[in-house]
Amino acid sequence: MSTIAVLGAGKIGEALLSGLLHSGRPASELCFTERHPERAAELTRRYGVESVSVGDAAKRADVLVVAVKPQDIEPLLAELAPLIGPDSLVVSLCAGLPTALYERRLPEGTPVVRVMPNTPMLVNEAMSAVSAGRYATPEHVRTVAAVLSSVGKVVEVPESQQDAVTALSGSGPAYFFYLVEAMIDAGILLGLPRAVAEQLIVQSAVGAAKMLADSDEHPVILRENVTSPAGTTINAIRELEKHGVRAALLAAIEAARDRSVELGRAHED
Ligand SMILES: NC(=O)C1=CN([C@@H]2O[C@H](COP(=O)(O)OP(=O)(O)OC[C@H]3O[C@@H](n4cnc5c(N)ncnc54)[C@H](OP(=O)(O)O)[C@@H]3O)[C@@H](O)[C@H]2O)C=CC1
Ligand SMILES: O=C(O)[C@@H]1CCC=N1
Repeated sequence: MSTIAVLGAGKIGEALLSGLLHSGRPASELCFTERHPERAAELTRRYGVESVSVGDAAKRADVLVVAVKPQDIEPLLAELAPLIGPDSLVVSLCAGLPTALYERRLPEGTPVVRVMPNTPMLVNEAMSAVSAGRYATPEHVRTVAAVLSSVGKVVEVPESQQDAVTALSGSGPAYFFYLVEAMIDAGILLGLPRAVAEQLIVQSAVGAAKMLADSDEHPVILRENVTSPAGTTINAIRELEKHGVRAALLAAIEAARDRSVELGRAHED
């Protein structure tokens, strides 16, 4: 079993640690680095995983998972470059950052796999997309996919699609949370107690997600099955169309894709 080091245990780094532990990986096969000692101590207390220096992470781990904000990548790669061993596999979770950036900054030939995961890793329901860098072999990709499949589903995509993936499934959970939040507000508007509105919407979301995952029906059919002739749902759909919700989603996801491209461009030499 490989040892995995998470470099930058913030939101997604913690989700990965938590998901891997939850899937049965022992804490002794994990470690992480963090900038803030209080945050590091809190994570060790919560998960029993050791906080280490970047140097120790590079020595101890076969898989180095970079999970810092794209804006923080340069100092981390500068620190990592002289420490990295010939057998290290680098995995980037960072939005927008191309594998070529890592390949330029790290020793020649370092294998890099770019991944776009999402936070449902916390409940072993992540959607992760993986792409091989120039020096990553199919075996490297299989290693990374095996780790990620213990915390959710994995798909391999060409790296050219990663900005779109980032906008769709990387950020995707936020759109669903936003929708749920707005629907709970609607319940409040209609006079329901908040706790009741929350329960109604969260369980409806869980049920709808399960139907989407388990049935062979297209989402359009699932929606049509709810929409009775001259009933309530069609009145709501008319308002959604009138307010351009579909167009808003297309524009929103396009804007997220554009930001991912921009984050990568910020590191062009
Ligand atoms: N959140 C998400 O849903 C997803 C995030 N990602 C990607 O994951 C990366 C992290 O995102 P997210 O977890 O949201 O961000 P966070 O800011 O929550 O996590 C990054 C963590 O890394 C720390 N850090 C920064 N530099 C270093 C360093 N040199 N050594 C050790 N720790 C360091 C940060 O400290 P400090 O607090 O001081 O900044 C922070 O705690 C991003 O690149 C993002 O694009 C990908 C998919 C989903
Ligand atoms: O918002 C972000 O930039 C990160 C990447 C995908 C999800 N969260």
